[in-house]
Amino acid sequence: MSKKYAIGVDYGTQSGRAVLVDLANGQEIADHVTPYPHGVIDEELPVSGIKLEHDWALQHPDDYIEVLRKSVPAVLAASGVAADDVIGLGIDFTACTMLPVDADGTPLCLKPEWERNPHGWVKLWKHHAAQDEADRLNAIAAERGEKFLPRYGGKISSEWMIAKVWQILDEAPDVYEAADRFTEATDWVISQLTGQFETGEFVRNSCTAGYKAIWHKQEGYPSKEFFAALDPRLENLVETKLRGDIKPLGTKAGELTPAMAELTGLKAGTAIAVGNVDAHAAVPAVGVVDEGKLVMAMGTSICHMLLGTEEVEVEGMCGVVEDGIIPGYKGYEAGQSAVGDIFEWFVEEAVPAYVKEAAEKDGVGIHQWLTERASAYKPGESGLVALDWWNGNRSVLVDTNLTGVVVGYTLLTKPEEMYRALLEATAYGTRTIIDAFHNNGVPVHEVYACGGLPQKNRLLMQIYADVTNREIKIADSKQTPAVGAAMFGAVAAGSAKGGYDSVVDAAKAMARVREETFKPIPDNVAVYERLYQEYRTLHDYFGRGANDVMKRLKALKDEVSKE
Ligand SMILES: Nc1ncnc2c1ncn2[C@@H]1O[C@H](COP(=O)(O)OP(=O)(O)O)[C@@H](O)[C@H]1O
Ligand SMILES: O=C(CO)[C@@H](O)[C@@H](O)COP(=O)(O)O
Repeated sequence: MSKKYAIGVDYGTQSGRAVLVDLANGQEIADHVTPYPHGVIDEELPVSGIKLEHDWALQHPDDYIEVLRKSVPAVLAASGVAADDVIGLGIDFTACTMLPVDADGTPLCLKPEWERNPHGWVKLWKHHAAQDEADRLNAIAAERGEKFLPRYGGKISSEWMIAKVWQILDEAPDVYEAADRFTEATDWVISQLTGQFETGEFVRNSCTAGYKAIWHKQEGYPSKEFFAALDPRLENLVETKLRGDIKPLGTKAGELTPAMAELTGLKAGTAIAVGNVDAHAAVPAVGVVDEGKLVMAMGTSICHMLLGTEEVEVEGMCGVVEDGIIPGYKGYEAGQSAVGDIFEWFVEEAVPAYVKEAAEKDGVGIHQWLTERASAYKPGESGLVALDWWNGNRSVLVDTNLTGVVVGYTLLTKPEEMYRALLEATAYGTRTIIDAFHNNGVPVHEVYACGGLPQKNRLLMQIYADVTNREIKIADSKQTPAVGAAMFGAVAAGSAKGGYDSVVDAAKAMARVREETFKPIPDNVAVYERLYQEYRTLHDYFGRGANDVMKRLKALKDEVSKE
């Protein structure tokens, strides 16, 4: 048999990237990035220019097809690999990134009658305008003693499917009515690749159904009574607009259609895996297929992934889902809604002109310029401590209405000290999550990191090792989720076609981490322990109701800006 390959397509927040992977050893033969032509739509709608309110974040569904149109042919061409030898394709996506579609699978925003309605568009994972619905959902679920709530750390996030669907119903009942289904973007792209709307079979993946739409392998979705208690119009949501065949990760969703073969340059009939989520796909790609090993997918945000054998309750976790990451295990997820995004905010909005000029003169990026100078400081030397809530708090407080804080500024504070304080704040956020798991029966013995940040910033990784007092292993790939997605593509194809029969087999052959690791430095660990205690005091004071100043300010801002 000739050498066999699979393609993984990773749909991030700003762009999508395809990677062509050698199935014998996981080597990435070629990769290609397609920036989304419309990026993140958070100010006004395309074409109509209709303004969006605060906390909205939308996307254009054709941007996802554009990635297939450009990046898949590009990796085929760059590698010189024949389409015949690409036996499978898998994708991973941000989540919950969801959209309303009609009975033909056409996104409502692509139809002239809905293109001017913001609710017709794709709601990106970081669309935070459904907090009201999330708060009501959590109150009703708690009051009814819903069994599902502990599985989600006690709170359902406004980032997830049901809150987003309910926001559509509340604010645009006509869009709700017109939607034949609400789908995760990952499932929608797979439906387009495999022609599901032509055959009438619509496949949802167990990962997003479980983590984002409150589905449970044994118990299914929440009851009709629960949905009716939210709003009588939602009573039949599950059988109507959430209907679809839920398939576990590692299964085949279908085969590439002739039309999609033409668009991508791949062969019609190529095996296509069920959709997956970015962070979840990354886990087997770093070789993690059993318990005790926490994987951090570090980029715009961080997702923390962990496997266990029992279903236990951990405050603020995003969820525990059977087969949600690796078949046979309970997959735990937690996260921070902004990490790289906070550093980007600082670089774009808060550095003085002299920093930009100096970085330009030195021929380096602003991140690098600040990092080089921040590296010269010892832990504690800046006198600063920050709360990492620039985009709310996902775990463990599950509250998108929390905002950022920096304590300790003086007239002598330098931009590089502020930057370092922000790097450290995100590490304290991660430590809070690790402690929540470790101290509640889901042990964390090893930590792995993948995503863009470990490649970009060594200081950041050393700080994470020091703050968590754990050695950190780094993925030997810039595109770990895409490699994971390719593994699932190889499993969809199966060993008879040159792929694998399980993701565990695929990980044994294909996963890679670097030799070099980041080890905690004892002197730093000791100082960070003291700083972390300060962080926890501020965290609990601002985050657990002692002082709701952040919420009052946000409410005032909304009130004043509506006048
Ligand atoms: N040198 C750097 N140090 C820290 N953060 C950086 C650096 N360069 C870029 N970033 C941040 O990395 C983030 C992008 O991470 P990446 O993993 O590439 O993207 P995504 O999360 O979309 O997959 C951006 O938020 C950006 O601010
Ligand atoms: O929430 C999830 C996964 O559950 C992510 O898709 C979301 O945080 C976005 O991840 P990125 O920061 O774009 O890698």
